[in-house]
Amino acid sequence: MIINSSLTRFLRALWQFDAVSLSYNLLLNIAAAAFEGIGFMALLPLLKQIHQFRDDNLPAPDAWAMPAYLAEWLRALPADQRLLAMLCAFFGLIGLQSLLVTYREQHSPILQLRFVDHMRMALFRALAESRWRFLALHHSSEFVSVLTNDLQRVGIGCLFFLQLISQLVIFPVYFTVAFAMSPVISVMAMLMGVLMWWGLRSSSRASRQNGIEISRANKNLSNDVQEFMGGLKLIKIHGEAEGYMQRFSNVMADLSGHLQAFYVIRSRLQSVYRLVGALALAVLTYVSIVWLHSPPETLLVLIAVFARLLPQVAKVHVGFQQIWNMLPAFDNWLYWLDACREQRESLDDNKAARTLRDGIVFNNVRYSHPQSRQVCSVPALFIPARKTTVVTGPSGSGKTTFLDLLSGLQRPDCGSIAVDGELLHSQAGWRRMLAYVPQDCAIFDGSVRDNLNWGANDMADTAFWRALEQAAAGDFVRNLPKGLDTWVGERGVRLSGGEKQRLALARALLRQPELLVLDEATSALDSDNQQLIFEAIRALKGQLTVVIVTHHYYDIRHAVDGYIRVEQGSVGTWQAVDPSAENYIE
Ligand SMILES: Nc1ncnc2c1ncn2[C@@H]1O[C@H](COP(=O)(O)OP(=O)(O)OP(=O)(O)O)[C@@H](O)[C@H]1O
Repeated sequence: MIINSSLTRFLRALWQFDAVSLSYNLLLNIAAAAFEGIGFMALLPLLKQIHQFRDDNLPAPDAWAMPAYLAEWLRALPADQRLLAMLCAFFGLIGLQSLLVTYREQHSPILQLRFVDHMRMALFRALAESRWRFLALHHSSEFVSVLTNDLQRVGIGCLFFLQLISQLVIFPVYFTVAFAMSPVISVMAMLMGVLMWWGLRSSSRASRQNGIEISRANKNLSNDVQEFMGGLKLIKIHGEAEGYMQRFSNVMADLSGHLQAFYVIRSRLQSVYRLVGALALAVLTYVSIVWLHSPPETLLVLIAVFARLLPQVAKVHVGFQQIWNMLPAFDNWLYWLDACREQRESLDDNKAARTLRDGIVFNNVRYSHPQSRQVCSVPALFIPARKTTVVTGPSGSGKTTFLDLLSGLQRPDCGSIAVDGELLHSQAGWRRMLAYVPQDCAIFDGSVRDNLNWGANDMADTAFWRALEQAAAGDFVRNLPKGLDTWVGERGVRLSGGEKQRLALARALLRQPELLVLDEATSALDSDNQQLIFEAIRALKGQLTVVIVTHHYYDIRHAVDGYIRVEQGSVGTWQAVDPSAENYIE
C-alpha cells in the first residue's frame, strides 16, 4: 500500500515534469516491442516451412500466420527465393527494431537526467525561498544528502523505470506469439510466472526497507563528512583525526552493509528466476512433447520465446526491486520539497528597492527560538534613518537575534516591525534595501570578482574598486597576484581573516544598501585594520542607515550617532551618543 502510493507520487511527478517526452519514450518502447514481435512472427512461418521449402507441398495461405496476399506472393516464389525473402524480412524487422532500441536507449537517459535536474532545481529553489526559522532547525547535511545521494538514486531508479516500460510492453507481444503456437503451454507458463512473482513478493518490502536504511546511512555520512571538513584545521592541530576515522568507519560500514544487503536481494532473485525458469521450461517441454504431441517446429518457437521471455521476467522483477529501493529517496525529496514550500516566505524579493526615509519602529516585539527558552523582546524602539547605530551587550544577550529580526530573517512571534510606517513583512523588496555582513562572512570558492558579484557577471570594474576602497580593501586586492581575478579558495582560505571581512564589507556596499547591518564584522581584525573599517563606516555616516554590533564600541564612538543596549534578551531604546563623554555607553 505504502509502496503503491509512493510509486503513484513518483509517476505523477515524472508525468507532470514532461508528459510529452514520457509519452514519446513510451511510444518508442511500443514501436520497438512491436517490431520485435513482428520479427518473431516472421520466424513462425519460416520455421514451419523449413522442412517443406525444397518440395512444393506447401500449406494453405491461411496457415502462414501472415496476411493472405503476402502468403500468396511467397507461395508463388521458387522455394530457395522464398526462404531468402523471409530471412531478409526477418533481418529487416530486427534491424528496424534495433534502430528504435538504440534511439530509445539514448532518449531514456536524457529524460532521466533532465528529470533529476528538475527535481534538484525545485528543491534548491524551495530551500532558497523558505523561512530561516525552519532552515535553522535542520542540519544542512539533511538537504545535502537529498540533493546528492538521494537524487542520484532517484535517477538510477528512473532509468530502471523507463527500461521497465519496454520490458513490460514486450510481454504481451511474446505472449501473443506463444499463444498462437500453443495456448495451453502459454497459459501454463503465465500461471507459473504469476505464482513465482507472488512467492517472491516479500522481496519488495525488503527492498523498500533497505532503501530507507540507505537514505538514512547516506545522510549520516554526509553529516560526518561536512563536520569533518568544516573542522579539519582544528582536527589536525589537535591530532583528533583518529576519533573521526573511527566514526567514518562505523558510518561507512553501516552504509556498505545496507548496499550489500540490496545486492544480495537482487542476486537471490536472479538465481531463483534462473532455477525456477529452467524447471518451468523443462516441465513445459515435457508437457508439450509427451501430452500435447506438439510438432517440433512449434516446440522450437516456444523454447525460443520462453528463452527470451524468462530473462525479461527476471529483469522486470529486479527492476521493480530497484524502484522499490529508490522510492524512499524520492519520498525524502518530496517530503523536504513540501516542507520547504510550506515554509515559503511571501516576500517578493524581485521588487525594486526603495529608500529608507524615516526609520524602523519595533513595537512590543517578542521572538523565541524554536526548541529553546531564549526570548528576545523589543518593547519600543525607533532606529532613525541615515544614522549609524551601535548595538552593544554581553555575549549571548540576543544581539544577533535582534539583527535577524531587523533584517527580516526571523519573524516576530508577536508585535510588529515597521519600516517608514509599513509593516516589514508585507514589504516587497525589503531585502534589496539592506546588506548584511555576519561574523562568518561567507566567502566562497571563486575569484575576488566572483565573490563581489555573487558569481554573476554584470558589474563594471570601476564599481568593484569603488566598493573595495570604501571597505579599506583596495590596497590588499591590488597586491594580490591577479588582482580581482585572484582565486580566494574554499571559504576564502587564501585570504587572512581581516581580508575576508573587508571583502565581505565591499560586497555589502556594492549592493548600495539603504540599511547596512554588521554583526561583529571586525571581530577578526587587528586594531589597525579595525580602525580602517571604522573609518570606512565613519565615511558612510549620514549617507545610509548603519546598524553595527561590536564589542569594541569605545573605538567606534566617533563613527556612530546612537546606541542600543541589549541585556538578557531585552533590547533597549535608541540613545544618542556623546563621543566626548569618557564612558559614553552605560
Ligand atoms: N537557532 C537557535 N536556536 C536556539 N537558541 C538560539 C539560537 N540562536 C541563538 N540562540 C540562543 O539565543 C541567545 C541569544 O543568542 P545571540 O546569538 O542572539 O546572542 P549574541 O548577543 O549575538 O551573542 P554573541 O555576542 O556571543 O554573538 C543565546 O542564549 C543562544 O543560545
